[in-house]
Amino acid sequence: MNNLAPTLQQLGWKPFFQQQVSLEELSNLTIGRVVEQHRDCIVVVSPKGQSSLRPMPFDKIVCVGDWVLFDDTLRICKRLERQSLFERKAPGSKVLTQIIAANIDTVMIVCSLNHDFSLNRIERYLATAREAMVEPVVILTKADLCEDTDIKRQQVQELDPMLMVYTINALDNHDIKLLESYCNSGSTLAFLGSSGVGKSTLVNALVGYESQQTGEIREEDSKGRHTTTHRALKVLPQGGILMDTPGMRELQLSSCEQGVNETFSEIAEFADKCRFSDCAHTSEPGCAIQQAIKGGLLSERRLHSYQKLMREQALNGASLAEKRSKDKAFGKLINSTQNASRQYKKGY
Ligand SMILES: Nc1nc2c(ncn2[C@@H]2O[C@H](COP(=O)(O)OP(=O)(O)OP(=O)(O)O)[C@@H](O)[C@H]2O)c(=O)[nH]1
Ligand SMILES: [Zn+2]
Repeated sequence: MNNLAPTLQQLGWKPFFQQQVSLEELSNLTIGRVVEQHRDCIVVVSPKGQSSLRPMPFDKIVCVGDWVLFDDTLRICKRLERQSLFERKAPGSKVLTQIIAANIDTVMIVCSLNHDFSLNRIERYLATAREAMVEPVVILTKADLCEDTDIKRQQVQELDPMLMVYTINALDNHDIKLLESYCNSGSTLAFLGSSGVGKSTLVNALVGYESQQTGEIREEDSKGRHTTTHRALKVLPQGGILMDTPGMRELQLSSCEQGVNETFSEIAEFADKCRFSDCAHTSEPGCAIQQAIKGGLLSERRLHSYQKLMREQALNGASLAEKRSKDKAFGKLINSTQNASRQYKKGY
């Protein structure tokens, strides 16, 4: 790839985005993808190279991975609707969410097969991925240090028969090749997983030393030399795009009932068959969930994991809503955002 002028396809452009752009916009504006976000500028890469754009008013906030249209004065005119979005609770706040990364196609949920192995944690990540509308793939690392790799792999597969699950030694290049099909040109991927499970090892293996010198988007400095800078968005040698934003690593569940329900879809199906519609699935007569547990169709661990995640997300969601309705400052923020938006539309 020519790093100075990648094509839109190489940057991950898809029909979903194309549909949102009019012919007029296509001829007057430039399409770019956000690769970095700072307080005073937003860095995008487009087929014209790299540009620093002015930040936008509140209501059109952008994050890494977003697609934007900008004009010759480096003003963002439009942010395209996202295909997927990862959010998290803002640090130090129980109630505000922060947008982390947009338009990721595949998220690699990394968990090691040693003491870190936890089905509950994998379920939590699966729910987060589904809420973000991103396809999850599970990578179980440190297979070389594990005696019962196949049993653990099977346990993960049982969470979802359609899930792709890989057991690998992240230090073995042969194993890394298993993941290459996710790194094709135009696809955007990201890693999720707790500390020490092997995410950096995987990233380094996929990016490769050689390509770290050449694969990142380069820019020309004032002396005409190419300089390589760290980007949240890295281009892999196979053409894929790796979204390596630090915030991804501390993702937490916030208001993601849908993601949890999708991850535990069989529980909702059993619950539909309970005699009482408000069944708490404990000791009610005619409880289909308790029956499924007795019949070996559902594990108690899974029911408890589901209930725990539902409680957690309900708590986050409720406190968010409560906070918003009570907080006068939030009302003021909305007013000032609307004012800013009106001014923006007037062209100030
Ligand atoms: N034996 C073995 N060691 C591994 C494997 N994957 C990673 N490691 C080692 O585990 C340690 C932690 O790996 P990292 O890649 O730094 O883990 P990380 O997920 O990036 O951790 P953070 O940077 O804290 O988020 C390193 O010493 C790796 O060499 C594996 O599959 N097998
Ligand atoms: Zn029930």
